[in-house]
Amino acid sequence: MIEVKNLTKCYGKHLAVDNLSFTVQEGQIYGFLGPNGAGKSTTMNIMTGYLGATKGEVLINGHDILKEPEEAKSCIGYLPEQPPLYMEMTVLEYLTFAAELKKIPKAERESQILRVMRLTKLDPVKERLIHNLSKGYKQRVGLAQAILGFPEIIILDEPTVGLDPKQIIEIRELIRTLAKKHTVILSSHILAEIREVCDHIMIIAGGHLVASDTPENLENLMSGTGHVALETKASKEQMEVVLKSVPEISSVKYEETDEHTTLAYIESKDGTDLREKLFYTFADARIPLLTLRLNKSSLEDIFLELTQGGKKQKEAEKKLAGKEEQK
Ligand SMILES: Nc1ncnc2c1ncn2[C@@H]1O[C@H](COP(=O)(O)OP(=O)(O)OP(=O)(O)O)[C@@H](O)[C@H]1O
Repeated sequence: MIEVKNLTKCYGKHLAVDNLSFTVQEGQIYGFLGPNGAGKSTTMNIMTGYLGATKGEVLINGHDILKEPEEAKSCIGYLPEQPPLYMEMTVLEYLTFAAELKKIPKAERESQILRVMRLTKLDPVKERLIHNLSKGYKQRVGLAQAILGFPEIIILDEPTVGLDPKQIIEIRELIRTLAKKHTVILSSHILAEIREVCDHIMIIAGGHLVASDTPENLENLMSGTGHVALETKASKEQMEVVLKSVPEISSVKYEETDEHTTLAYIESKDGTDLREKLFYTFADARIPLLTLRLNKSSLEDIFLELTQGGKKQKEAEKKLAGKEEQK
């Protein structure tokens, strides 16, 4: 289990991570999602002890990453954004070196390296210099060193960046295989990537955690971002009169169509589904409905809204802070 408490990191005057708190439970795949510069790498570097925090603490299975670095680090395998590869070593030499650094007992080294190479499909290139490998293979070498020692927690910073589609699929499969026995945390700025493999998504923007939930719950989280689409043969002015009588509405956008109908996109104040209410209101006004549909926000919409620093981001941060306080 990882506990991150009130983590803050300043680079000079620049606040890269701002009071971040979250918990990572065992046995799941966590996705750290955020636009470029959101603070993902900084947070991962602090969690793995590569970088000191300005404030806050990180506990790995109860061990403080700063005060008990050996105990804490022994639980983690890390693939940083730029894997620390030695280009003049062969794959086998490098993994042997990494196994020594990780203090894997001598008797287990060879068998572990073989297992890891099989998992990451590095067998065919084990005698080649890392320098001469393709980007995809270099990434696999980085992954292999992260997996060596089979630590409980595996942290991967943008593991598929720069890879071709086939390599991306292979790495995803590998992550799923690893997740059967390990807790995996990976970062990406690509939503599809995170949605594809993660059980839990943490959205980070401007150094803040703005949402943390399962993909399904996230889709419901910002229920207020859904809207009702409604279409009638009435004019915009007639529809305005009817809709003014519904106090739960927060905003309406109108669109007049070529078929001489009017479309209204209606948002409610507290995110409730207004379809029934609107059905009866228009029936009372004797205006037949041609369309009445609830358009739920997609994860893409939510991600964009939550990471653009607007009102919705602030609301989500507040909601999340409230949830954390209740725990
Ligand atoms: N060593 C540094 N010195 C100064 N500023 C830094 C340093 N490292 C990162 N930053 C800044 O801190 C912010 C967070 O950077 P970070 O690399 O953690 O973001 P990220 O979410 O991982 O983005 P990316 O996906 O682009 O790597 C950015 O504004 C970045 O420019």
